[in-house]
Amino acid sequence: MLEVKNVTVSFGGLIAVKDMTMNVKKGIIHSLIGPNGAGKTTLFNVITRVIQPVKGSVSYEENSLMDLRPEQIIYKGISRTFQNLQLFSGMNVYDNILSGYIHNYDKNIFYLFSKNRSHFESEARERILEISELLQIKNRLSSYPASLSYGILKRVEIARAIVSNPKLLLFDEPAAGLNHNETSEIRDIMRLLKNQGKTILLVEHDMNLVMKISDRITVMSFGEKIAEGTPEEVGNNEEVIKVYLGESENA
Ligand SMILES: Nc1ncnc2c1ncn2[C@@H]1O[C@H](COP(=O)(O)OP(=O)(O)OP(=O)(O)O)[C@@H](O)[C@H]1O
Repeated sequence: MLEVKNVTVSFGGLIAVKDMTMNVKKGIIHSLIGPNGAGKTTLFNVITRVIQPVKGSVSYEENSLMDLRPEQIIYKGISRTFQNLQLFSGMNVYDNILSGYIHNYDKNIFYLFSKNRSHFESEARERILEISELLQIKNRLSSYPASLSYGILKRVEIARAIVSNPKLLLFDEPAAGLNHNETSEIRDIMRLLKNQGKTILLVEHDMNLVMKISDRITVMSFGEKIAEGTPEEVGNNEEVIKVYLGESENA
């Protein structure tokens, strides 16, 4: 479904990602893990078109993504969340989620001003209610981000990412900063989305979550892929164990 081929990224003299190849298959949860500085976020940013690689390509359902700008990937059915929440502080939860929905239409801005506008609004409202019910934030729709806990804000961000009904979801550290219960909630949400047929690429540090939820895991270290397989295969891989033990000894 998503194909990353021989991607290399350098920042000045530093090679952050080196000749990375990975394929994400349809309908699964695929995690990308590795110690700090391994190159995960850089690769994620190549996939989401924020960073241009010096070499290599990314394609989705056999169409190249290389000519797209970050805000255009949604038109291909791909959506993302951010490591540091990027919600609009001046908008309530409803409007924040709506900002993800509008993307479905802004290819044709005249639509918003046409007589179909009321149809758009009722369709959007229905979808936002459906999504907020699913994510249990229906009673927060009129709240502003500043009044909400971090765990709820993460769910609002997921709501905004899925309101446009994308097929591929890219989650950048969704559990970062969450407590145990909030992390379990995020895990349940990801399972729910997978059961609805979504494909998820997850960058995450919480190993417990990754091991429990992933169908497949790719491990990076110093910009390169060092292992790939099921959670069990990766968990038993000697090089992976060495890299993670090294990290905890250095911590
Ligand atoms: N904009 C940038 N300019 C220069 N160097 C960068 C930039 N972004 C990342 N790097 C470097 O590239 C390497 C890979 O960083 P990256 O953030 O992709 O790793 P990561 O695996 O996501 O780490 P973490 O788990 O800590 O988020 C690191 O050495 C980092 O310092």
